[in-house]
Amino acid sequence: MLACSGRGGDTDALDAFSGDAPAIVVDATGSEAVAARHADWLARGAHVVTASKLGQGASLDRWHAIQAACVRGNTRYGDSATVGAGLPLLRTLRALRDGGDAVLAVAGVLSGSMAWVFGEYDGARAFSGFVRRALDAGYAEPDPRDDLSGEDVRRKLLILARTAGFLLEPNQVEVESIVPRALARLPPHDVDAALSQLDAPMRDRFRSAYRAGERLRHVARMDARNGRVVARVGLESLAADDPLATACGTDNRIAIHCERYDSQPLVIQGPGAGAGVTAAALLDDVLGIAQGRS
Ligand SMILES: NC(=O)C1=CN([C@@H]2O[C@H](COP(=O)(O)OP(=O)(O)OC[C@H]3O[C@@H](n4cnc5c(N)ncnc54)[C@H](OP(=O)(O)O)[C@@H]3O)[C@@H](O)[C@H]2O)C=CC1
Ligand SMILES: N[C@@H](CC=O)C(=O)O
Repeated sequence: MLACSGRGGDTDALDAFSGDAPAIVVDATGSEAVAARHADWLARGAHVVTASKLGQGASLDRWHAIQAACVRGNTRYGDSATVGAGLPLLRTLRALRDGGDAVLAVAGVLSGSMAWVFGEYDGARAFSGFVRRALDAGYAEPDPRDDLSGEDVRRKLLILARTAGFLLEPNQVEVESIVPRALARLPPHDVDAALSQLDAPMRDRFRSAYRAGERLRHVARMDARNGRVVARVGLESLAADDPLATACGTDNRIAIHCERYDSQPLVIQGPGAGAGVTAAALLDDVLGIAQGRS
């Protein structure tokens, strides 16, 4: 049985799930109510394949519950789509650790929508117009404030860090939001009409970066090299030739520093948002589970 979540799907069928036949639940929503059920489904014998970061990227308690439920239910959790929209990031971290390596730091652009917006934004046209285009293209979260506030990348960095062995709580990631307070307070249906609140502050930041010969990029960093873990997400003004400033489109670009690759990190780059790559990642995880791939 394959149960797909979505309003037209059949999530409630999982309440009646008997465990007699193998099931794979695919969560392609951004719904907290659906993510809250992942551990229960796993414990009851249904595999879960998810694009939602609200499972493993939420509280540490939920992370532990999902890991424990996989053991209890002898089930698997397909999470390839959650970070990098299917780029081989999580599987690389797991392979490095399985081979005895230790991850020391990760740094990079983890938001496809913010990569696209800041790659295209020219300081002349309205910033809000680029956010709307990222929404229309399917790169942004259903509520674009999740991207602009850094919350979506906080979740991705938590998933990366936890997969790398650093069991961080959400409040251990320092996040800089670029959402003005008045915009942050609005109900979701009022957000689109108020996106222009971003325009003046972003134009000012763009201009001061540009005058310094720099580029604005949305960056995530986690570093455990100095005895404690420091994790941060936010807008950075980078030299124009900085490797994190030169990727284009929706590209995510992540440098992994580990014992094997420290001064010259392992770099993974590629499209990090969009329906095509995300659907391919979900399908790959479903097939991997169905075929018993490790
Ligand atoms: N867009 C991308 O590039 C990527 C997205 N993701 C993740 O994928 C998920 C979906 O993102 P995206 O496709 O962009 O968002 P969309 O808003 O386009 O799609 C979300 C879908 O989920 C449905 N849905 C929402 N809540 C529920 C619920 N409680 N029960 C059943 N169905 C529900 C929505 O239905 P309705 O329309 O009726 O509200 C809609 O069909 C998010 O978790 C996102 O973080 C991950 C990687 C990349
Ligand atoms: N909104 C996200 C989509 C993928 O997770 C992003 O911009 O990267």
